[in-house]
Amino acid sequence: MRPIIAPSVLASDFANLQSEVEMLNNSQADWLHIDIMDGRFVPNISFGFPVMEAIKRHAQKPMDVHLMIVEPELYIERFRDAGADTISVHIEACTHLHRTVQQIKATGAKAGIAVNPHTSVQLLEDVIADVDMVCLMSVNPGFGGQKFIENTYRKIENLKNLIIQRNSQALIEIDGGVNQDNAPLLLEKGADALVAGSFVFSSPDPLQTIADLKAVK
Ligand SMILES: O=C(CO)[C@@H](O)[C@H](O)COP(=O)(O)O
Ligand SMILES: [Fe+2]
Repeated sequence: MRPIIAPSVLASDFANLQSEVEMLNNSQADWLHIDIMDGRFVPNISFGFPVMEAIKRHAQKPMDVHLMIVEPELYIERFRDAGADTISVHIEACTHLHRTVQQIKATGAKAGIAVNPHTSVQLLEDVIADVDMVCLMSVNPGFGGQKFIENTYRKIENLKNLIIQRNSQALIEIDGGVNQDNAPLLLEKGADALVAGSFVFSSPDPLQTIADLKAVK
C-alpha cells in the first residue's frame, strides 16, 4: 500500500497561504496536516480558527487537525465546524480521553490520539479499538524542522502489535522530522501516514518532493 502523505501547512508561506493550499490541491498529497499550538501544551503558538477556516475555503483535500492544546475537549465542535475531518488530541492533554474520543466521533470527524516521544503506546491499550488513528510524535511537539527521534521505529512496532491484539482499525501516522531517508523504514515498520512539513516546503520543488514521498515503498 502506498503511504498517506500529509504535508504540514505549518511549514508553508503564511503570506501566500492560498497559493500554498492550491499547490497541495494539485499535488499527490492525501491530507492537509494542520498544527494547532496554544502556547501552553507546547511552547509555541501557531494559528487558530480564522486561519483554519481560510485554509478550508481553498482546500480540496481532507484536513487532518493535530491539536497541541490543553483542554481540547472545550474546542472539538469548533474545530469540526472550522473544517476538520480528523481531530487528534494528545493523550498527555486529556484527563478523560475515552470521553473526548467519543466527543470527536459524535461530531462526525475521525478521532485520533497523538502521543509524545516519552509516552508509552501501551497506555493506549484500552482505547485503541475506539480510535481511527494514532499520531506518533517523532519529535517533541511545538516546532517544525526538528530532528527525527530514532526510538520511533520501536514504538511503531509496539503500536502495530497492540493494534493487531486489540483488533483495532487505527492508522499509524508519524509526525516530525520525516524525510525521504527515514520514510522507507517507517513504512516497513508499519506506518500508514507520513506528516512532512519542512522537508516538503523547504525543498526546491514541493510537488516533486510530495510525489517522491508518495512513491516510497
Ligand atoms: O506537530 C508538529 C510539530 O509539533 C509537526 O506536524 C510539524 O509541523 C512537522 O514538521 P516537520 O518536522 O516535518 O518540519
Ligand atoms: Fe503535527
